[in-house]
Amino acid sequence: MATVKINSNNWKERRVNRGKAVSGLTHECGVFGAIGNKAWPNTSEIAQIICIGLEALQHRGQESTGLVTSEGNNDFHIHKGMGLVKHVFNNDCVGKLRGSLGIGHTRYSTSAKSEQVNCQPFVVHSMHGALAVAHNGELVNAASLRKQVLDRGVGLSTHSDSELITQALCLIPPEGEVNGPDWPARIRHLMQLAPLSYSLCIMLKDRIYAVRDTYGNRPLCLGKIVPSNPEQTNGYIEGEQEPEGWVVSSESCAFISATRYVREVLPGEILEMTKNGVRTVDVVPPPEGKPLAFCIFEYVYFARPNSVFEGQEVYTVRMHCGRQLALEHPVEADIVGSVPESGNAAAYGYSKESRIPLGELLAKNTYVGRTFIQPSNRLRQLNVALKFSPILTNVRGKRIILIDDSIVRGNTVGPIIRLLRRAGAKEVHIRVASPPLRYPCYMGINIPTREELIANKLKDTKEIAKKVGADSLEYLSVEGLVRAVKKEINSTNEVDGHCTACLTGDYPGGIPDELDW
Ligand SMILES: O=P(O)(O)OC[C@H]1O[C@H](OP(=O)(O)OP(=O)(O)O)[C@H](O)[C@@H]1O
Ligand SMILES: NC(=O)CC[C@H](N)C(=O)O
Ligand code: SF4
Ligand SMILES: [Mg+2]
Repeated sequence: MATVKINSNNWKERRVNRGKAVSGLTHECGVFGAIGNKAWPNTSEIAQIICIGLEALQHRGQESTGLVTSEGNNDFHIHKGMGLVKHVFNNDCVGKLRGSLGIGHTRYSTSAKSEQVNCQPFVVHSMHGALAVAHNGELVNAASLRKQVLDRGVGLSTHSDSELITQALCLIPPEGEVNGPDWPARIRHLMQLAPLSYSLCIMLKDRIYAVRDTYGNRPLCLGKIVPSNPEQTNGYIEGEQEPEGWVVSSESCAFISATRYVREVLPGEILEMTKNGVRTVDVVPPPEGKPLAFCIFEYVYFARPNSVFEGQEVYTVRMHCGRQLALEHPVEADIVGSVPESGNAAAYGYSKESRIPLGELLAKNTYVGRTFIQPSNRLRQLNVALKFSPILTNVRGKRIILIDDSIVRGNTVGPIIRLLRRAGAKEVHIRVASPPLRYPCYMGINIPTREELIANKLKDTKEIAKKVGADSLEYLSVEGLVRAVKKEINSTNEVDGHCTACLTGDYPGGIPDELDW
């Protein structure tokens, strides 16, 4: 198992500036792009389609959001702000975002503070017109790339790695350009300069490039805008009709209403979307034959259960994780239940495999938003009590198996066990549908510091069980998780491969020298 090198202070400083949370892994970002077909100006309500997409991607980032549209010229329309999509956009401002193409973003900060100046998409004016970029991910070599870009005489206005990408795209590629800007060559150049990690929507006045890093670390998929027909029951024409346009999104759960899923953008693919359709410009392989490294935590926790990756629905994978967990760690009990909501599918799988009945143990108050930083343990526990209430019918006098998708700091599971015991539970056995989190993520996910991760502080599961007050506590193995992920994989990629670095310390592309934790 690789050990994480302690190096410069660079990363520590960057982590201080990230968004903070009291439980869980804070999410990544969401990107969404849309372009109308054929006749422009397009009547397909591009800004509205992007807004709907961004709301469906809200779980990936709640700090800020933004949308940029183009009417086919370089005067982009821009609206960005701090907060949720529904707060930042209203009918009035969406109406003003005219255009036949556009890109949008929901942000959870990983590099540079959660402030208005760092809201995405970033827009710059290059020698060849305006350029907007929406980015999900985090550049592992941001510090050295920043230096390279600054060395070329380019000024940067923020500390954001996403602005850095935008500026790096303005660099003329080493082979030069013959007839004006060669955007695919610039994108390939960026891919050489920055190996990990990104899914990008890059918008020019008349086209969008959708790009995934060569490891396929962050997700991205393609969809189409279906023709509308008010006479049809659902208002849209289904079937083989020519689409009215194309959309690209971090997750397929955002293809609702007028849009439908088509396929995944491949790792390393540069997809060009214009009014004439969609074409693959290139598929760049990972460096030195390195394996693909799609973030396995998209399956465990980040993505919505109805999103599709590698040809399979996330819900199915979570269910298989639960089944596998039951095989690896059986225990006698009266009822299986979940910590809603990411634990739901795994609890269903555990119940199916173990044949122990499934029941709801906790009612979740959906009106309690994110758990904000609380200064004391007492207040953190209060937060959990506000979020979850035990369902007495299923809890009182029962031996319970409680499934959660992950334990990060242990701030959720401990107080829940206390709630269940107070409600009369006889035994509480915790089963976690992913392996212990022990290492940091440098690819767009905010993993707490070493000291905060409970599986790092306490190496033995018995100690963790004692600490959180469980009768027993067991985790899914890394092999078990990978098996569950690969069970029904139906990928269009010839090979698949997953990043498990936060579980194993085995980083795609190795541990960059600039890192510290
Ligand atoms: O050990 P901790 O630091 O407390 O974090 C772990 C918890 O955080 C997440 O839930 P969250 O409430 O964020 O989201 P969910 O509703 O999707 O499960 C995760 O599903 C665990 O329940
Ligand atoms: N979570 C993300 O994907 C963040 C994207 C980018 N690194 C930012 O901080 O804005
Ligand atoms: S380190 Fe973990 S969270 Fe980060 S990309 Fe890899 S699997 Fe995902
Ligand atoms: Mg949870």
